Amino acid sequence: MSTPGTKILLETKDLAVGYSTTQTPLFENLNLQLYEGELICFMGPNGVGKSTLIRTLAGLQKATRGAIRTDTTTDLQFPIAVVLTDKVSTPGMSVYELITFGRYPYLDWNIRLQEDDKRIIDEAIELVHIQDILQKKLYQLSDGQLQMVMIARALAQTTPIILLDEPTAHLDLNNRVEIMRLLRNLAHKNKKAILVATHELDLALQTADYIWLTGKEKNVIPGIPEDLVLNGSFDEIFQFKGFDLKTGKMTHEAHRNKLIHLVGEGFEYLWTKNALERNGFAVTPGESGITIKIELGTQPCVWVMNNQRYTSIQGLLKYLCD
Ligand SMILES: Nc1ncnc2c1ncn2[C@@H]1O[C@H](COP(=O)(O)OP(=O)(O)OP(=O)(O)O)[C@@H](O)[C@H]1O
Repeated sequence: MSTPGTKILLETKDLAVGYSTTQTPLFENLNLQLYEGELICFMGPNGVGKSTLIRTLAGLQKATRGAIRTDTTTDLQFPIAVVLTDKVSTPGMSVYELITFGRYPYLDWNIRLQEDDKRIIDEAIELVHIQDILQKKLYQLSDGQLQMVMIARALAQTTPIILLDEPTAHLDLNNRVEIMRLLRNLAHKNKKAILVATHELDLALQTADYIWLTGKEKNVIPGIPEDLVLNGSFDEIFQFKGFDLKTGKMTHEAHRNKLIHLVGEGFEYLWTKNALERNGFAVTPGESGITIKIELGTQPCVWVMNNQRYTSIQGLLKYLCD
């Protein structure tokens, strides 16, 4: 996370973003900064303009007003790598060829990869674990594999700024966690500024140094994840229904009108409570209601209710729900 005086790699000045076909811009008067060494998650409901802002910051779309300035101390002609959600325009190209494209801005007139370029490409491939699919054509890839390849190409560009639009959308849980961890490490260790538009609330709260939150107000609220949770900004923007962000859990209606006095501890307590609430029971810390005691020490543990012993939550629930 940035400390005062950290270098700004990208800055917007009174930026307005949108489309000429629509009268009102999606964002107005944006004065934002991307600092070196920071992972920023850009979050907001569908259709507010996250992809449009990312494309505008990347220079792929014209700003309707204002300016974008990148750090002028870098002599790179293209200081920004970008990963978008667009379909690939060259499906017949191989994975390896596509990643080598990441080095093209650095090649000399005979467009030949040097040893350094090859090393950087190999490192990018290794970081996203795609060694097994290098010879495949892009049209032969699954959506998740294609996403990893696009991320590898961006890494091979070795730019100080990386902008990614929903890079984990098609990935399985392990790969989602790994990619976010990789981006965080890259930001911190290699002093990059990385902006990720994402709907992955859990991951963003756990990995981002900063979050840019955006709603209907055409502005962006920056803050660290925990402040934005506690000060209600997330609730205000997303208007969560049936989900309590502060506990990180779905809210369930206690429709069975039965109180359970649950006695226990640890993960067994948490998951038993989860199962009971999901099935419409109210779990109370007080001593009223039906008592269920969790006895630890055996594998699996035992749930005791009315002198009956149950060896699974499923068995317990079956009795309670019948
Ligand atoms: N080429 C275009 N011309 C006109 N309007 C567009 C164009 N592309 C997108 N829009 C509109 O701009 C708005 C913002 O779209 P954008 O894709 O940037 O939102 P987003 O926040 O990334 O959404 P999501 O989370 O669903 O990906 C939407 O109302 C969309 O319909």
